[in-house]
Amino acid sequence: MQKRISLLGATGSIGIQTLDIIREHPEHFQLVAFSVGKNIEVTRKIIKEFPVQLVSVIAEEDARQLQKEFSHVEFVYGGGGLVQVAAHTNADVLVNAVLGSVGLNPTLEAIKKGITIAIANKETLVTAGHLVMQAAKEYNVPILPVDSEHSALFQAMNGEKNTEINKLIITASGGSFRDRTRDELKNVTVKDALNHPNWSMGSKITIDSATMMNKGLEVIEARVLFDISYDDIEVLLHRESIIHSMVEFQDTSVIAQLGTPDMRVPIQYALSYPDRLSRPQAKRLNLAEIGKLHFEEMDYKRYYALKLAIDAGRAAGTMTTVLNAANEAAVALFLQEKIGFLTIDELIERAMDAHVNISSPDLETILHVDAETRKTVQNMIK
Ligand SMILES: NC(=O)C1=CN([C@@H]2O[C@H](COP(=O)(O)OP(=O)(O)OC[C@H]3O[C@@H](n4cnc5c(N)ncnc54)[C@H](OP(=O)(O)O)[C@@H]3O)[C@@H](O)[C@H]2O)C=CC1
Ligand SMILES: CC(=O)[C@@H](O)[C@H](O)COP(=O)(O)O
Ligand SMILES: [Mn+2]
Repeated sequence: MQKRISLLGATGSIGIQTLDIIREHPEHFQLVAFSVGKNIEVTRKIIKEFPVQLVSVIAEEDARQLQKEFSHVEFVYGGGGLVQVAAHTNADVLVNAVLGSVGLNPTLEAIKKGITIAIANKETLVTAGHLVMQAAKEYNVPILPVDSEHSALFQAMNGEKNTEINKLIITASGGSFRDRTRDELKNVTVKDALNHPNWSMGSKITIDSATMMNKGLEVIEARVLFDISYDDIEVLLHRESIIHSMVEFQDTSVIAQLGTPDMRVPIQYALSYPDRLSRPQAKRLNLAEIGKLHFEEMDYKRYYALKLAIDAGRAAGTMTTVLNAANEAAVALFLQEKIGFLTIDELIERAMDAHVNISSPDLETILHVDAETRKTVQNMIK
């Protein structure tokens, strides 16, 4: 059966690779709706290639302009537009590959429509994972991981019960600065930070990878998706990004998922699940050629952002919302060259210290705390 796909963030790194998978398997997948941010040139190309019904952009004027050019497509815009695309009634699966907590509302609305969620947008699970998982349970909607580590964990678990699991082992490449000490990070540039050793990704996640906040967000994402306690989640440095993550079971068996670093593999698995489709185009893993794989214990002082994330995860409530919003704001400031690299961690810690945690927050509280935290971070640098 052909699955109909709606896609948030079609012009981004994950979005473009999702389109590759849809293009490679026209008999299995059809794009029916998508959202973009500001990249209107690429939007035009996608519309010309894929027969979509609905497109969302950020700005109303872009929607008006595109409507003049493509009368057979409906254009919407803003936060409401994202929700319309996500909850498009003709879609079977939503691929959420938008950047940031702006993905939360559309995800919840898609779940209410019974649409399966393939989630790359980890900020949504960090800011309000409890709301997403509650809604998924209520509407009996599968939440399928796209993030490479979570796809690996999902594949390694293969439906086994949580009670049979000793721990999850999430691998981390170490990011752009893995061979530098913390002292050597004071004056690093944006260009240096964007130079990830193994993956080609969007700017924000590449910076998260360099601070190790990406792994922190992923620990929280794993807790949310798999309902495993923080005590049973380990982070292991693994420079090659060949083992994407592992599960240790109670009989001490460890099951890992391996592959060359290519996001199209987990994207395709989320789309084809529970089936697997072939990918003749993909580079196959040749371990003899690689020779050695390396592993090191995590240093939480060197990678302080990971400690902050786990602290926030353990505190739960609105603390993970603060962590995520402060991180989004601080990384944007670093990318605009308004703050130094180490100031990212500093701003997040100050935002967390200033916050009075609220347990079991509802959507309105989450959105309020998210907005307030962004303002707090802006005020900190004035
Ligand atoms: N890249 C990767 O390999 C991986 C990414 N992820 C996660 O997937 C998500 C996307 O990452 P990635 O593809 O790298 O990011 P990119 O920055 O490459 O792409 C982000 C996409 O979201 C759109 N967008 C950004 N801000 C907004 C907004 N406020 N409203 C509407 N649309 C917006 C962008 O539009 P436009 O460009 O048109 O402005 C673009 O389409 C993130 O949550 C990331 O953590 C997870 C695992 C791996
Ligand atoms: C491809 C992917 O899933 C990224 O989240 C990746 O994990 C980043 O690599 P590190 O955070 O391990 O550097
Ligand atoms: Mn990842």
